[in-house]
Amino acid sequence: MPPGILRNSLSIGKVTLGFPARLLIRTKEGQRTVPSSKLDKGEPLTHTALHGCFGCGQHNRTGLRLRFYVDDTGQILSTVRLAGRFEGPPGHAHGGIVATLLDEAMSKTNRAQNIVAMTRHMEVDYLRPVPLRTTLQLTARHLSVEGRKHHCAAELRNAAGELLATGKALFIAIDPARFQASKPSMRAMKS
Ligand SMILES: CCCCCCCC/C=C\CCCCCCCC(=O)SCCNC(=O)CCNC(=O)[C@H](O)C(C)(C)COP(=O)(O)OP(=O)(O)OC[C@H]1O[C@@H](n2cnc3c(N)ncnc32)[C@H](O)[C@@H]1OP(=O)(O)O
Repeated sequence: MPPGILRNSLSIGKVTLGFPARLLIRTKEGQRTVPSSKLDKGEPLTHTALHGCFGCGQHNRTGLRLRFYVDDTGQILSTVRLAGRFEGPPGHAHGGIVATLLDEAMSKTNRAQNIVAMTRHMEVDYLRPVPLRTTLQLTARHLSVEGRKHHCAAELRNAAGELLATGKALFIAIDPARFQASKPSMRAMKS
């Protein structure tokens, strides 16, 4: 870790997740550190096949349109501000949306390694209600791999660094070509 990167961290088992005060980010010019508040100045992880994704698809106008970044340790980071339409309890996020945030961040730990994998099993601990319309910090880390099985963990915190929700998941690596071939045709989807 380069000097000057501070971690606001918590341990889950053997793994430490945290949102650093400064981040090493990828830019078009190379790599540099920026304050976490300037995360959007970096080059987000892209996935050209997932423009329509509810979580990260930048073309999905009703989705979350999350942008993810990778720090120097391979940790996935994102800042999120949830709109009012994602409400569950008054003023707070719906639990399904919280699960989506954690799932999406964990999936990007695979993406960062060019692994195409789907969520097979996931668990969520909802520790505190998640407020809408305020900046949240989302982090995820790849924990281990065994054959096609990838284990990942994620955390959601408020801007003060307080832990609101955690997730763990099992992803199974798939063959993207076979997945594409098995997609229902547009004709079938319209009928
Ligand atoms: C670079 C180019 C890119 C192009 C990309 C184009 C295509 C992109 C496609 C996809 C991108 C994904 C982007 C992520 C999006 C965010 C995450 C989501 O929202 S994903 C959506 C929600 N998830 C699903 O809809 C999955 C539905 N489930 C399935 O399709 C299957 O179940 C699948 C593929 C996940 C696995 O099925 P099996 O038949 O291949 O595998 P089996 O044999 O059942 O399990 C594999 C291993 O896992 C163990 N396993 C299964 N469940 C377990 C559990 N609960 N605990 C422990 N082990 C378990 C099994 O025992 C087996 O182990 P042993 O290999 O024999 O050692």
